[in-house]
Amino acid sequence: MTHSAASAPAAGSAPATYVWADWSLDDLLAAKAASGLRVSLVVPARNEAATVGDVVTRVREALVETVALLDEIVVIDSDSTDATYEVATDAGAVVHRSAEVRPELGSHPGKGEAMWKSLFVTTGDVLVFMDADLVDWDTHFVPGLLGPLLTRPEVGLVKGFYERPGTGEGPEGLGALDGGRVTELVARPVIALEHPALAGLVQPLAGEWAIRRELFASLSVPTGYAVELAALIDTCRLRGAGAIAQVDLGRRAHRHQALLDLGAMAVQILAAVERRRGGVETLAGAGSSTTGGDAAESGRRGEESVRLRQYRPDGGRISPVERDVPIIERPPAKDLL
Ligand SMILES: O=c1ccn([C@@H]2O[C@H](COP(=O)(O)OP(=O)(O)O[C@H]3O[C@H](CO)[C@@H](O)[C@H](O)[C@H]3O)[C@@H](O)[C@H]2O)c(=O)[nH]1
Ligand SMILES: O=C(O)[C@H](O)COP(=O)(O)O
Repeated sequence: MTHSAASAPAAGSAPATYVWADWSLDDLLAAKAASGLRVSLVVPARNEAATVGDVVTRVREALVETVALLDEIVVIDSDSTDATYEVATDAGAVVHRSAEVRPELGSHPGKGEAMWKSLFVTTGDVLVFMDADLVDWDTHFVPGLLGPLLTRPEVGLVKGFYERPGTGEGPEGLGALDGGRVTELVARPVIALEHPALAGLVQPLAGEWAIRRELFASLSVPTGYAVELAALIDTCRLRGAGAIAQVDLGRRAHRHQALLDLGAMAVQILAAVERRRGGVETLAGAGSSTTGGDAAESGRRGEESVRLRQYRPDGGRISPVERDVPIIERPPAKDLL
């Protein structure tokens, strides 16, 4: 994989933008040795038996066995009902079931929960996150994301971005750099309205990103799909946009969710944005209970779920389908480590 998705945005625009090939593996190995930092790859995975083995195997061969850029590969099995645990273990990852990590803290469904739980079972000073459902990707994603973190101390969080093959071919003339449906219809509009400092991010919802442990452990973490946007908003507020960098990783393709499931993702993202109105301090106690829940006691901001009603045709009638979308946030892990 040698091409890059795009040339960098205009000079002076934040965040700082790089291309994965800006650093050679030798550069990064030297920077890692000089810094003494340990690096963990964390792969949250729910029912990804079809793809998680390939993700773990290729990264292990390239970045643990061929060179020692990664100190560990940890898969957090997020309540899978398929063979994700066994496949990831056979591929050479250290695998933890999310619900079994610090069980006294309780367990919630969701990707953000798996990532928050990873803080209790990993040793890296830097955590690199990668989705388990990738089908068009390459191992250079990991060194690409590490480049800014290993070479620029002021950078705390690095987002990946990429071309998405097979998208962006509509009459609107969009390019392959359009995001997914939630990115374009929820995340970017919210960023434009409320968080314009993040508008320079090409793929704000990318699942491939990296963060310093101490920063991630200081953040409130939504248990579901809002983990990415929440981390960006909170990092920007706590440390400024200069603490965020992005790296062009080339191409990426993944499995797509059904539109109605993406509606639930959108609810989670909008709930996390709402909680951040007024500042990070509004997060204190926001739905962060570990079991059960007492929405009445904590009011709107303490709600643990939102009832989402969608509609399906049903034999000539319209059938409403309701789901309760969890909007829980975990408190900063630093207080629990
Ligand atoms: O309850 C869950 C759901 C998902 N995952 C894993 O999280 C990753 C991404 O999940 P996916 O359902 O494929 O997300 P997308 O629909 O692709 O959503 C995109 O947008 C989300 C919102 O920002 C990001 O969290 C995702 O990483 C990003 O790929 C995969 O490895 C999943 O197995 C979990 O671990 N637990
Ligand atoms: O990033 C997104 O917006 C969601 O993951 C949806 O992506 P998709 O529209 O490519 O499935």
